[in-house]
Amino acid sequence: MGGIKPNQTRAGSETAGGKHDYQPITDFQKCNDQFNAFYKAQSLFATSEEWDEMMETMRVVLPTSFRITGHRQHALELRDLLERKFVPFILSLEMEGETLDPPTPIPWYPQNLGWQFKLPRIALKKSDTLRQFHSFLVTETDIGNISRQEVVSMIPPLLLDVLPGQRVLDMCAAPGSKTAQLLEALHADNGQDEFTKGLVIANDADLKRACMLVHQTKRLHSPCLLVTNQDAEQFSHTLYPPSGDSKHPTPILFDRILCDVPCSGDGTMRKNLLIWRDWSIKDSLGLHRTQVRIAQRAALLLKVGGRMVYSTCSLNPMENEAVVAELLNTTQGALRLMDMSQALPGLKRCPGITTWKVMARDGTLADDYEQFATKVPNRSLAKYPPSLFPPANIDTLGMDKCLRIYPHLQNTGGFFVAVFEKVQPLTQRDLSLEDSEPSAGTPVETAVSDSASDTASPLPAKRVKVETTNDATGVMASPEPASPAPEPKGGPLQPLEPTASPAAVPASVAKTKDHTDRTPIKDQPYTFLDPTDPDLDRIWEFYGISPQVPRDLFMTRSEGTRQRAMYMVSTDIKAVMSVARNERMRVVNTGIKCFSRNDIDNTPCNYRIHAEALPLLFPYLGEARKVQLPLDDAKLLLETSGHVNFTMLSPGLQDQVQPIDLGCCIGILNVTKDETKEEAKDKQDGGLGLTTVAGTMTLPLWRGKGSVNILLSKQDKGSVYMRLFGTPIKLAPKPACDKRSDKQEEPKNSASK
Ligand SMILES: C[S@@+](CC[C@H](N)C(=O)[O-])C[C@H]1O[C@@H](n2cnc3c(N)ncnc32)[C@H](O)[C@@H]1O
Repeated sequence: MGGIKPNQTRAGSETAGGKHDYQPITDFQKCNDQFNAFYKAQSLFATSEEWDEMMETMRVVLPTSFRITGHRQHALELRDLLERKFVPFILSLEMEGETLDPPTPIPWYPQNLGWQFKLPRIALKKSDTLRQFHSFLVTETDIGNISRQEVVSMIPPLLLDVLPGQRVLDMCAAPGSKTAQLLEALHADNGQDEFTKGLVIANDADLKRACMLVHQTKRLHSPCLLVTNQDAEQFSHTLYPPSGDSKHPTPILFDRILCDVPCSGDGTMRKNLLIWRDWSIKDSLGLHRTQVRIAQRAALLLKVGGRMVYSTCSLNPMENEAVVAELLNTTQGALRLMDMSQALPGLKRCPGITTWKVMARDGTLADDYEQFATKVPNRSLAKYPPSLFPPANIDTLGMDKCLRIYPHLQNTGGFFVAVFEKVQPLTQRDLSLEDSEPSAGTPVETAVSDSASDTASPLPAKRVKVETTNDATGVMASPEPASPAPEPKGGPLQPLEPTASPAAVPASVAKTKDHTDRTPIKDQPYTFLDPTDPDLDRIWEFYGISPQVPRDLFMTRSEGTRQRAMYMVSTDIKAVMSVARNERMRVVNTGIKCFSRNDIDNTPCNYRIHAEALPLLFPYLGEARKVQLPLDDAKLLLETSGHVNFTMLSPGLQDQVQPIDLGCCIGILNVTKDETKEEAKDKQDGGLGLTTVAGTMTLPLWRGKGSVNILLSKQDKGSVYMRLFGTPIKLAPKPACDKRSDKQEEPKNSASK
């Protein structure tokens, strides 16, 4: 069977036998007639030369770009490594008589943490040192310290401008590269208030993709992340904090919301070559309504004074300006587009457009709905909502404030971004919202005709409940008597669809389809531990943990205590998680894995501490379980795939570990500039001499009966090793001591995964 090899992209067609007759995509196939016809009709550029320039750029392979992730010192260390070691080195290289382009920082990305480079793959394999650079990128990417991310996809989170302590919702978050940026911004004050303030809810309707997100964001070690699996169109607008008036609870609204909606993705054609073959106008037509509903839902969930970003990796105005215009018109003044012209200096962008043509599935083009209605058969007209077209008031909506990023402007993919501020509550004048939770306010019933709102809607005329949001915070409050809605400039008011959770929708009310992937979540649900739990007592005593660490923020997913692992969340996450009313939220993952229990009896505390928890907990740990770890010992422990006998350790480390009780301890590795000996030696061995992570690194260790073991996964060991010594790890064979009874008394490294 001839399978498709990784990295080999193929275009194909369905054959009679049902198998794909794959053709390799070659450069001259990078065209699509309908794409050309549609976009040429939009007259996006003043000259045909500029159109040609864009198309030429789209046919060229995208430069590689990445972001150094993490909100801690570590990200800056990696950046320094790039700037001080790799860049000058690559600059000094020649290949076939030509100098190489080194990686360059993206000019508008803060702190030089965004990078791109055009080194050909072959170059990366040609020289030993470039191989090291490649290996550095691969290792750090594997463990999540570097995130491969398209340059343009880095823009929306930057424009969202998340501040420490805020409540943030990422409505369509997977695979999570933007969520990672949001978390980094949330922790930009370097960890202060981590126990208390702020949350990022990262949601995706697709469970598998939500799980990918968990992996992607794991390295950020944030107790403030909650990953959920819901249809964003119906995302709970009634999440409650635990305290307050239980009859009239105040739901949580968000300071920042990102709507990076599902889209046709034609801005990513330089990377996803199959889009050249598969692009069809019907994708954009089909997505428009979902995009509008997700954006409307976000508007509802946003605080007054809050900010939301709508973005797509598509250039299609039906997915961009049409959605923005519909959102502004249906929320009638509650949202305004923000001017971002001064943000991200150096980023080249074009303004949003105010005229565009809509293309029907058969290729018919029209400027407006009336013209369209004369060209398209009546029976199929219902498939095209009027909101696809520029509304009559388009010139008053400030569409020039939207950002269109075309590929040729700075050699990137294509992207669209619009930034909104919520300036007024959404009132019953401008929003018809069904609320399924009567206690969130006393709903007023009003008749809404679907035919007025959405010609394509399959829903019958329905009665929906209307809620007012009439205080300055945008919080749902008791309704005022309804005032007649003024006719918006753009045409009749387009009410929002009913969007309550299926479980709570009254049978009489028709609802939109819920797109949540309902595959059961395999893991047990999280439950909070009782702060007086004896296991917590034992852990606190053993590690000398400061009383400043709140014990009520720990959760477990296991039923008994045997395999117990303990996860820690921020108080804001706890607030959302611990309210019974919020249980319908499908929680995929949250919290930092801090402690897990081993089956080892001869220790006062059989809970080990996890590497991912150390950045958060280390400052609060007592001295009793801390040992200074010399660099040579760290090297030996990293290179050994098992336990290292006491006798093989330096006398200094032996003196520290022998007197302490059996169990987990924390190795403190202080790397100073004096380690230059190691650098010099490394250079002799053909390495770059990268022993430059001056500062402190903390590593979890296990003090066994007669040996010490480092509690890191193989992958993590590789990364630490690379950062310390600049070369891939050379694993030594298991030492003889590994066969001894220590095996039974020490946890396996794999447990740290
Ligand atoms: C453009 S991608 C998001 C990319 C992501 N923001 C990032 O930066 O990694 C769109 C995502 O929306 C999800 N999605 C599609 N329909 C959805 C819906 N109705 N509700 C929530 N998520 C949805 C898809 O599963 C997909 O992961």
